[in-house]
Amino acid sequence: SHDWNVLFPLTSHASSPLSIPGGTRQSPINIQWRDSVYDPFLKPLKISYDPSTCLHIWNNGYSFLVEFDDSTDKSIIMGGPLENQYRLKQFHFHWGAINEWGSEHTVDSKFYPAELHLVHWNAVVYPTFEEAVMEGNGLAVIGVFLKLGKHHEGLQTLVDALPAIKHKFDVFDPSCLIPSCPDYWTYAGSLTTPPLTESVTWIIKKKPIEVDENQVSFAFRMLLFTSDGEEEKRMVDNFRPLQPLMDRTVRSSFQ
Ligand SMILES: NS(=O)(=O)c1ccc(C(=O)NCc2cc(F)ccc2F)cc1
Ligand SMILES: [Zn+2]
Repeated sequence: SHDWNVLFPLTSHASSPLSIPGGTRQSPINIQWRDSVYDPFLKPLKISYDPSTCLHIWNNGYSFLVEFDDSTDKSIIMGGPLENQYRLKQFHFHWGAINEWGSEHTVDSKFYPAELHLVHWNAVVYPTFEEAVMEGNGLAVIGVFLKLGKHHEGLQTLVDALPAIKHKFDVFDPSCLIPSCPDYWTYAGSLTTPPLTESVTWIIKKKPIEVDENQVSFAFRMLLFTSDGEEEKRMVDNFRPLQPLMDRTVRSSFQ
């Protein structure tokens, strides 16, 4: 596993520096609902994923992620605050050791137990993901909060695959993890793990999805930061501390 704590000893949570020198658009942030500005020109987000582009699920040492075949425009998002269409590359989660915290973004300083990130890149303008990661309009990440409630069927498919972790999927449609309510906040931000590049248009859904206690606690908290043979370290609290808003406005697609 990547031991960023060696490189960034200051971090208390996910292995990434508390702040990045010269950073003006770092993520995550607290979304103060009453300070967000309704933008009537924001379009609805259009999401079209092809479940057959799903490749595999794996533990990359800071989360578990489900990767997609991003060699074509089969799974894309467009509209919303975006100028181009963006290709789905992977999704992953951030969570806490207990249900009191775990999300990266907060709403009115409230943490959710977990947060889903669906990572997309601007393949219209940039030839590779690696190049898009370095550009201000290179990435678009949809953030979805998870709150405790009823069982989530779609998530269970993932949870069932976790023990095997090096798991080949045949099909998985991640739109089942995105709430149908179209409302979202959007702001210019960054990756929340190294290299923390300021290349992300964040689209944070207003409505959380509901998952049950077991799905969050069992599933996410049985994963390990460590690899085979190393002294076990449970993979928990893999979220970065909140970053200063600085000279940014969070826009909302709803009134
Ligand atoms: N939590 S988040 O949604 O903000 C986030 C999304 C993607 C990545 C990522 O792809 N990292 C690996 C990576 C980074 C690069 F800069 C270049 C390649 C690469 F694979 C990191 C954080
Ligand atoms: Zn993330």
